[in-house]
This record gives sequence, C-alpha cells and structure tokens, in this order.
Amino acid sequence: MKSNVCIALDFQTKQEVLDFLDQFTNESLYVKVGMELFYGEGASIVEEIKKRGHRIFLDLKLHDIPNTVKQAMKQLAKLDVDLVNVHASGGIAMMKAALEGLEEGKIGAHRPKIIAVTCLTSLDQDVLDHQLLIHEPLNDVVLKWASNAKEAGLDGVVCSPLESKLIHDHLGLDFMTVTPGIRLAGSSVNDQKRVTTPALAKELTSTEIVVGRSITKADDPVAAYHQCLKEFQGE
Ligand SMILES: O=c1ccn([C@@H]2O[C@H](COP(=O)(O)O)[C@@H](O)[C@H]2O)c(=O)[nH]1
Repeated sequence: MKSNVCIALDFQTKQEVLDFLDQFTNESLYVKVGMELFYGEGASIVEEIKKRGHRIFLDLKLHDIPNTVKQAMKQLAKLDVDLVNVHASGGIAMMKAALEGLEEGKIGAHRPKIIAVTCLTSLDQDVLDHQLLIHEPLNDVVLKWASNAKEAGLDGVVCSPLESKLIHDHLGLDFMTVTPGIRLAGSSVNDQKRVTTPALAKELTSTEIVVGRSITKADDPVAAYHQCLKEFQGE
C-alpha cells in the first residue's frame, strides 16, 4: 500500500538527508522537500531522492502575482514531483495561474497534483484577530480559502487535521486534505498551534499527514515512522 504518511525532510544538507533515508532499508517512502533543503541543495536534491524510489511533495508554497507564479510553476513542473503547493491567500487568479503553469510545464501526461496552503498550522485565532486583522472564525477562513482553491481547479489543500472533516463535508472526500501539525503522543508541540496525533487525524478524515520532528528528531526515527503508519493507515 502507498504511504500516506509524508515525512518532512527538514534538513540543511544532502548528507543529512541521505543518512536519514539510509535508516529505512527497502522501504519506499513519501517525503517532503521544503524550503530549508531546496534552498540549501537546489533542485538536484529532488533527483537524488527520486533515484532512490521515493515519492516527493515539493513544499515551496508559492505566493506572488499570477504571472510570476505561473512561470515559476512551469519550471517546477520539470522536476516531475508528485505534489506541489501555493498559498491560498494569493487568491483564485494566482491559483489558476499556478495550475496553468503546471499544465504547460509537465513532463508527458503526468501533472503533479497541486494544493493550496490555507491557514498555516502555526497560526491560531488570536494571530488572525490581532496580527492579520482577519476577524472571522479560523474555521470559516480555512473553509473559504479551501473553496477558492477548489474553484481554481486545485486538487486540495494544506490545513490542520482539525479542519479536515469540515472541508470534506463541504467540498467532497476527493478534495485532498494534506495535514501537517501532527505529533505523536508525548512529542513536543514546538512552534505548531493546531495539532493532533496521527490516530486523531485519521478519525478526522485527513487524506495525508505530514510529519517532521516527531519522526526526524525521535530517538528511533524508523520506529516513530512505523508508529505513524500504524495509527494512520493501520499498518
Ligand atoms: O500549515 C503548514 C504548512 C506546512 N507545514 C510544514 O510541515 C512540516 C511540519 O513539520 P513538524 O516538524 O512536524 O512540525 C514543516 O516542514 C512545515 O514547513 C506546516 O507545518 N504547517
């Protein structure tokens, strides 16, 4: 069965990534390459990871005017990853442009899936109210931005597992909810605000979970990964 537990490879260097991946013998993983690793190592890190047979979510969260995002997505499409993303707060025109760029730049018939980040899982209602001056309930903001992403033709969103059911109830189960903000019981919450365990994320209908430090900083990352799989996929 394909893994729906995506490991966030938030490392600085290729060597750290390879040392981490080497612990997983004969396992095909689903991993996330984010800004830290991509900016440090460049696009070659994507090829390196693909060569080892792992699926990739390229988490660069594009956010700019529509034309810039379209042209950037056209470039990213050439990397032929499984999943890419933008910020939903860029608006519907920007998200449509991202999708167009991806279609134009795709390799052969395979278009990477594309999702939009709604409210970062490090935010809460207090930040919305007092720093961003968004005076709507956080759930309503997430649902509205998810609806915009669907209207733009995107495949789903990034949200907290806490909003996943709401989104699926309104937008359908086929619309992906990719959910970071995952912590194994006993792990530190760190800078995250809206978190659940993998088991609760499953109950709340997350399509895929993204797990970073609960796995990468664990004493035994392989055991931590298998605990996530067991809770989320029953394996
Ligand atoms: O709303 C968001 C969007 C993206 N992320 C990313 O997920 C991982 C989470 O890492 P943890 O160590 O499990 O907290 C990280 O790469 C973020 O950039 C997110 O957390 N929230």
